[in-house]
Amino acid sequence: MTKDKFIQACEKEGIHLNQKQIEQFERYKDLLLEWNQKMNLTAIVEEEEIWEKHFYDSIYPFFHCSIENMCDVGSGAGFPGIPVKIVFDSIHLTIVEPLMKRCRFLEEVKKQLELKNIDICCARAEDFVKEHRESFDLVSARAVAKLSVLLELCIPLVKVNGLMVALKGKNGQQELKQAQKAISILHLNLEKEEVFHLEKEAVRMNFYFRKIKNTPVKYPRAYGQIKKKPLGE
Ligand SMILES: C[S@@+](CC[C@H](N)C(=O)[O-])C[C@H]1O[C@@H](n2cnc3c(N)ncnc32)[C@H](O)[C@@H]1O
Repeated sequence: MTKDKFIQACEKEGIHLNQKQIEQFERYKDLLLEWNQKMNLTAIVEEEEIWEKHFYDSIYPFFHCSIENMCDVGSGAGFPGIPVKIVFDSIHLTIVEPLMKRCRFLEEVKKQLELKNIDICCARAEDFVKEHRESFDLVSARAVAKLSVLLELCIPLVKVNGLMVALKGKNGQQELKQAQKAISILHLNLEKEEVFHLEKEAVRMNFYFRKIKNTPVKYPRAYGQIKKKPLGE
């Protein structure tokens, strides 16, 4: 996907990107490529792939969400959080990423793109939640863990009636099956599932979970336990 196709694809969804936003995306891409030479940020290094597999893939699930207060868990080099923040400038974004080097990169992105209302928290989700339980309208995560594990890490952060958006790939359905008990234990309603194809036919599967009741306080368990015995498996 070229930059122009990216702009057109957003336009088709009713999102008009202004000059400042386009420049922010370009600067972000350049920083990603520059810093990727010194540290492991992404395996995607072709410019057109960045527009498609990082930028478009990140914003697609949020075109029709109304967001005020979002937390992106395991953001890595900023996905999906930073592209969403560039497009929907008025949101408050919190990024939770445990790797210090990646957080340093994200701080530089925040500074150079002049992004306001972003907190970058260098922490694991299961620790961060101790101070931020049920604080966010929307929590997102892409490529962090399989769904049953991911839900236990993320759902305690979501407010009652809030949304968790899990960005998944071709194994999404299999992970969803495996996560059925976790979905029930964590009082979730699968409000929407969405399949879409990127240009090179990569399949994306996004799940939107509505939290209908408070999360039992015993969750999340310690990470070792979550990994060893994923919820409901
Ligand atoms: C494969 S990367 C994906 C990064 C980004 N979301 C993306 O899609 O490009 C997974 C990220 O999740 C982070 N991560 C792993 N376990 C985590 C946890 N328990 N809490 C928060 N982040 C975690 C890792 O540090 C890593 O940056």
